[in-house]
Amino acid sequence: MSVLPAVLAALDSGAVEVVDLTTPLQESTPILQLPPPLANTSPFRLEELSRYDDRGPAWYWNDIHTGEHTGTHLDAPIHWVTGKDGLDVSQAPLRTLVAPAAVIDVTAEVAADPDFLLQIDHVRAWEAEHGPLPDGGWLLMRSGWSARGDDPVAFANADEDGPHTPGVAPECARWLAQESPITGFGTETVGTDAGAAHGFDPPFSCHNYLMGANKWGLTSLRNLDRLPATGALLIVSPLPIVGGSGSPARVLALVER
Ligand SMILES: O=C(O)C(=O)c1ccccc1S
Ligand SMILES: [Mn+2]
Repeated sequence: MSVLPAVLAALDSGAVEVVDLTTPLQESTPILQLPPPLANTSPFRLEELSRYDDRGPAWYWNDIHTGEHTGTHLDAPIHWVTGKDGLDVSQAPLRTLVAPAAVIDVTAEVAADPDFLLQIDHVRAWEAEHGPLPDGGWLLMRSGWSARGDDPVAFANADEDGPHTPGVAPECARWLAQESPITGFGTETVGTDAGAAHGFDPPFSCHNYLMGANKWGLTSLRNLDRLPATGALLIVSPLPIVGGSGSPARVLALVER
C-alpha cells in the first residue's frame, strides 16, 4: 500500500489519532496584557452581518475581529525586531507547518514553581532519554498551564510584579535558536516567553533569539498531555496574512496509538 492510503486507513482504524492542540477562539479567549503605555492586541470578537434575516435571508455570516497574536497562534520571525528582515507569517515554509513534534514534560516543575524556566540541562536530559531533537521539528513545552485556560485570571497569574507564568531561560532560548535543529518552540501559555521575561537579558529572550534565528513560535496550545514525547506529527495552519507578524492557527497532531 502506498503511504497516504495507509495513513487514511490508520485514521479509519484508530491506529492514528488526530489530536486538536488549539484553544477555542471566542471573546473570552485569554490574550496577552502588556503594561501601559504599550499597545495591546484585541480580544477575539464576532460581528454578526446577517442570520437568515432581512440583512441576508438565507445566510449567516460574521466579520471577525482579532489580533494576529490572539489565542493559539503562530509567531513569525518578523514579529520581533531581531527578525525584522525575516519571514512573515504568509511565508512560513510548508515543512515548518508539517513537522515532527518533541514534547518535553515539565508539568511537575511548573506545579511547584509557576515562574519555572526551561534550562539547557532539561533539554539535554530529554535527549538522553528520547534521542536528539528532531531536525526541522518543534519543541513543545508541556507545562499543564492550559488547565487554567478557561479562567483568564488564573491563566495570566499576575500580581503587582506582573505575570508569573513559565517559560525559557535566556541561555536556553539562545541555544534552542542558534544551536538546536528545531524550527520552532511551542508553549501552553499566552506567549512563548515567561511572564517575567520583560526583566530578562535580553528582554523577552525567547522571542529575541528564536525570531532572530528565523524560527517560529506557537502559543496557547492545549492537550499536549495527549502527545508522546516523540513521534507525533504536528500540523500548523495559520492564516497566510501577507506581511503579518503572526496568525491565529488551528494546530493538530497526528499520533500513533
Ligand atoms: O508574541 C506574543 O504573543 C507575545 O508573547 C508578545 C507580543 C508582543 C510583545 C511581547 C510579547 S511576549
Ligand atoms: Mn505571539
